[in-house]
Amino acid sequence: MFFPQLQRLIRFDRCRLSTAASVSRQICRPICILKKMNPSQKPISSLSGYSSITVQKTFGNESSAEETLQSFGGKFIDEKQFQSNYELEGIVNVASLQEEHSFLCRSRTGVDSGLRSSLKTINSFEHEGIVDVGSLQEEHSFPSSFGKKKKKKKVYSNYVEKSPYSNSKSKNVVGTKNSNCFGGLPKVERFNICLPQFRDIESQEVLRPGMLLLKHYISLREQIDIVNTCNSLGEGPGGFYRPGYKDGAKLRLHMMCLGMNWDPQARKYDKVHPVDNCEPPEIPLGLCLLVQRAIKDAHCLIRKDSDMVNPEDILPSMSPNICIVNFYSIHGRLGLHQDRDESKESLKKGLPVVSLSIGDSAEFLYGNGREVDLAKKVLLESGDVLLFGGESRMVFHGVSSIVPSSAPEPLKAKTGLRQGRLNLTFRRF
Ligand SMILES: O=C(O)CCC(=O)C(=O)O
Ligand SMILES: [Fe+2]
Repeated sequence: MFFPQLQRLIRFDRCRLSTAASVSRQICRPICILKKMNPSQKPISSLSGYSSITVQKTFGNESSAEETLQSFGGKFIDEKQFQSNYELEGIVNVASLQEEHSFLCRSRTGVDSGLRSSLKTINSFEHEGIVDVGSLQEEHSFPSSFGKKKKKKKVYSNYVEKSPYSNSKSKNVVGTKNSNCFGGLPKVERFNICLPQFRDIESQEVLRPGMLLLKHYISLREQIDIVNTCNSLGEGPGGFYRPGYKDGAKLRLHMMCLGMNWDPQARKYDKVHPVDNCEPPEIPLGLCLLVQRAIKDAHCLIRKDSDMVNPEDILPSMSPNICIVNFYSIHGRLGLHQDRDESKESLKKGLPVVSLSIGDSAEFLYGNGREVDLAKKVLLESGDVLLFGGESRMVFHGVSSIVPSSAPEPLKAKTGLRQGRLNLTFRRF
């Protein structure tokens, strides 16, 4: 799906999508059916699990007419076009979503019934302009309680308390306020049949104004998709290479750029890759959506954390057009630096850098200057998302070390990811 040879197919489908949507709109309300994906296909997060969208005309003879639109989450439609042409004004096959997701949706809030919550979820995605099937499928987005503050620390744990995925910290006790239908019965600690792992979102943290850490934000399935996608792209034109500095020293990582190429020697962005002269691959749409979803969730966190009315003032929204993908072996590292080669406008606005960590954990340093001793340290684990924008946009940061053998076993088992850490930083030029 992200292979260059598929781009043509995807672009072709893009036309069909526009046509189908506009024709359908003239006649009737289209119903979009998200078709389940064949397991051999490897999607990217936002549309993960679905290989195509079908637009059906809903009544009369037209119901036989059907357009199947490939939608692999590659850059086949831009988001605006998707929203404005398509808008999902019909209902996304609620029955099948209900079947597959009602448990997940219900579980998330603990109160919604399946159909209502499926619809609610769809509506809210519609409202947000993001059709994030990955989230529907993947029990991923934070619930409305996300970001509520713990009293003492700036740490956010309500998700853990309310969510059925909160394996280790479940406070769901019979006879408490949490379960009023069993009032009066003796208190029984719930037993969790699953070990605490990826959904244990217990410490969403504001590290400093404009710098936030969303712990364990990316689901395992999404991490797998991202590794597979980066691996496929990394083998092709514009893929991974080991860059060097002007003095001939090599960076202690492998790098690949998406959208635009960043040249560490010249410290500037360019259209082509310095080694193979190829244009870098596009950023897959699914990744852009994931980034935007993370920014929205970071906004929730900011809102809960401070009395500021507008979280945009702390962390502006951003639609990425650059992604730098780094792979660190267990000996990899990156010195303290600022990300300052994006456009003046982007830097002036404080448009954030959004960083995804996958694989082995990293000790990440950040501070106001290059002095390692004065820098603060935070552990970035597989699935974590770090954002820095606004007044923290020019924060110094770097990776002091990689923690060997700390990657989730299932991630390694499913992808064959080498020992080391994959990091993707999204930016707007
Ligand atoms: O690997 C990381 O977490 C940081 C990467 C980074 O700072 C960069 O690519 O500019
Ligand atoms: Fe950086």
